[in-house]
Amino acid sequence: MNGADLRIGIAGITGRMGKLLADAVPLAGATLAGGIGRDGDLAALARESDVVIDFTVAATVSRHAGILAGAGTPWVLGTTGFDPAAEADIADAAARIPVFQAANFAPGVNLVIALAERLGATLAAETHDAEILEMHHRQKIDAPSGTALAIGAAVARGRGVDLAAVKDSGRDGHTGKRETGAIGFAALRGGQIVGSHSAIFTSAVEQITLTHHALDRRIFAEGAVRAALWLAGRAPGRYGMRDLLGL
Ligand SMILES: NC(=O)C1=CN([C@@H]2O[C@H](COP(=O)(O)OP(=O)(O)OC[C@H]3O[C@@H](n4cnc5c(N)ncnc54)[C@H](OP(=O)(O)O)[C@@H]3O)[C@@H](O)[C@H]2O)C=CC1
Ligand SMILES: O=C(O)C1=N[C@H](C(=O)O)C[C@H](O)C1
Repeated sequence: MNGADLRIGIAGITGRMGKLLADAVPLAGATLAGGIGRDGDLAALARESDVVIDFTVAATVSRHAGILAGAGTPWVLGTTGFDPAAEADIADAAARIPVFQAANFAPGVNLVIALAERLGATLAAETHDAEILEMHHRQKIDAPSGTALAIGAAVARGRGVDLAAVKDSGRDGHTGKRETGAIGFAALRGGQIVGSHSAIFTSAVEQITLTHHALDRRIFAEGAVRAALWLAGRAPGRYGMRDLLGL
């Protein structure tokens, strides 16, 4: 199917991302099938859409997984902050429909994620402490950001460990000394910062920092629409920016 024939529905169309997605769909040559805010009917939107792009809130993810899998409508999921139970529901949906999930649709930050995995694999956890720093606008409701967690997961993958086993988030008070092998997170909030992420590796003798600053949310909207065009017509399964970008 070419872009002009593809009908894209937007869950979260009244939000910061949803409004930009509504602009980005026709700019990419696709058709805006419609959109819903919190009171909208996702099942009805799914029936009118070849792909649904979803940027809402974490609490919707399990419900949306069931509705879109039931409707057989491919799902591009940009929402962050969901828990392991929702993660399992996304995996169940991916057995029935194609699901493209990304914490961040900016191509550049996905290169940072890929490099973070490589640094994690190359720099020993015993010598190089890994810390992830993120800063976002004052309206953001989840922390650490989905992207920060994706960077941390990449470092952990490179080190051959589970992030959950080594994650050190929200230090405050008498924390004790840093654990060797821990992956630390710090989240800053303020103003209208679109999204900044750094992965910082520090040893006794050197420091390596990978940084990405998103300067305009359109980078996420354009990436999500590109993902929708890429996803349409694929087999059920779980896809992400690594597949789209060939990383
Ligand atoms: N993957 C990526 O590249 C990016 C991901 N994000 C993520 O996308 C999500 C949305 O971000 P943003 O647009 O800034 O958020 P906003 O708060 O601006 O928008 C949230 C949207 O979700 C809707 N919504 C709120 N509650 C519910 C509900 N209970 N059920 C259904 N819909 C609901 C809102 O509808 P209403 O107006 O009716 O309340 C609104 O349309 C966040 O999780 C954010 O972290 C953001 C940027 C990039
Ligand atoms: O809420 C946001 O704004 C953003 N959320 C995503 C995240 O949690 O990583 C992506 C981006 O940083 C903007």
